[in-house]
Amino acid sequence: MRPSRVTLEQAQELFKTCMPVRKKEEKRSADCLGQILAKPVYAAVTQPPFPRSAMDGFALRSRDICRADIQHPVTLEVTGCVCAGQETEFMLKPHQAVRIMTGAMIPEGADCVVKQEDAEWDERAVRIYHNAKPGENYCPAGEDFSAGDLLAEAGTPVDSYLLAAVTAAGVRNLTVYKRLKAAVITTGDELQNTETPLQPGKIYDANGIWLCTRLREMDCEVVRYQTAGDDQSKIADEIREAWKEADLILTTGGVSVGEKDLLPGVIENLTGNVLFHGIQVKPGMPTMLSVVKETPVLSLSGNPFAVEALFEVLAGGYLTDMEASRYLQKNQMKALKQTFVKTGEMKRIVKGRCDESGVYLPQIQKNGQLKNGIGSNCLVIFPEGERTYTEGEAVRVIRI
Ligand SMILES: Nc1nc2c(c(=O)[nH]1)N[C@H]1C(S)=C(S)[C@@H](COP(=O)(O)OP(=O)(O)OC[C@H]3O[C@@H](n4cnc5c(N)ncnc54)[C@H](O)[C@@H]3O)O[C@H]1N2
Ligand code: MOO
Repeated sequence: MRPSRVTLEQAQELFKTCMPVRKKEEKRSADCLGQILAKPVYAAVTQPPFPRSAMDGFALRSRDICRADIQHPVTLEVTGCVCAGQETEFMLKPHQAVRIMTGAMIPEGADCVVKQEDAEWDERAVRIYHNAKPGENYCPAGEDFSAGDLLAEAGTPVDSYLLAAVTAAGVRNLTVYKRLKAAVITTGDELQNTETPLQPGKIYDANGIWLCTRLREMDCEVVRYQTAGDDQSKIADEIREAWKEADLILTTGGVSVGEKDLLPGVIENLTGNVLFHGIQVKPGMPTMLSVVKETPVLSLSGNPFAVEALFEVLAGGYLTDMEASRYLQKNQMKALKQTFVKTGEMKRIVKGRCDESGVYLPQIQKNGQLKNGIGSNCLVIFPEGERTYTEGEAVRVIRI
């Protein structure tokens, strides 16, 4: 028997419960770009590993030049030169200085570096025209972090900044969540790909490209993308193929009550377990979730905005649970920038554009429209009931 329509919140919970536990993998850090840390990362080495100079100049003892100024320069003996990458065993004695380059190891005994613009020198001696404080241009070992320090918590996305820090910290491998593998099957005899001129009665497949690219933006791997027409056995074959490698199968279209709404029958023939078929929300009311051979199949209704909105609130919500701050669907309250007439009794999701000052919603929003999605950056969820929301009124916004 067909289960009754669930609420949006129930659908979100059911979606999470049927998703497989995220697997972890350990691999070379440079190959983890875009993935989410599954374990915290600790520094293997101290950074910088040695006290180093921040300037090209002279390493010396600050007390030797405490009286130096432009009229009374202090002359020190130059005992050698250290460049970046060299190890130094110099031990600085009073009234000695070492020529030093930026990034080079500061010798024992020196507590500051005077930049060369404040000095005159030859191979043997240096004249210093300014005094310097202890620690000036001196970067102590561990100024950034020490071996054993926590660099990043589990849940942090791996980006170029994290990779720079962990590489400097001598961390070769990271443990990250494996990318979720998803398969996309669009259905409908009206669908055509863009390789050929549009035939009568046909439209181009917008849902397929949207799902594939949004999944990739969410760091999932799209292992398969096919259009199956309105052919029951082809749709079933596609689902069977997708089982082999996908953690999640997404279908679009064919979930309503028409002659060609084939998905419920296909799922039944595959002896799938239907968790819900129908959500008390617009758009996406006929959305169906089933589990076929342990693989969740989220069957989104065909209207492009139904696909977008329900994918965001169901799959996006699931990714939120992985602590991936990047995907956090920050539920915020924002002020409407203009009046919005909310029609229909059911809970309603609309797309909008928000900034610090509030949220703007195009008044005309049909579920089949695509153009008004360009530049949108949020969804607004209106509660049940028909009414006019006035300018300045706070509404629930989900950043996408
Ligand atoms: N008698 C009834 N008719 C309908 C009901 C109902 O309750 N009783 N529900 C309506 C609602 S609400 C929706 S939503 C749609 C959903 O139907 P399906 O999920 O079966 O979707 P389709 O009919 O296959 O497609 C709907 C619409 O979207 C276009 N479409 C489909 N796939 C794509 C694609 N890949 N790219 C771009 N556009 C696509 C399709 O051509 C249709 O125009 O049913 C209502 N009907
Ligand atoms: O639920 Mo349908 O997606 O309203 O248009």
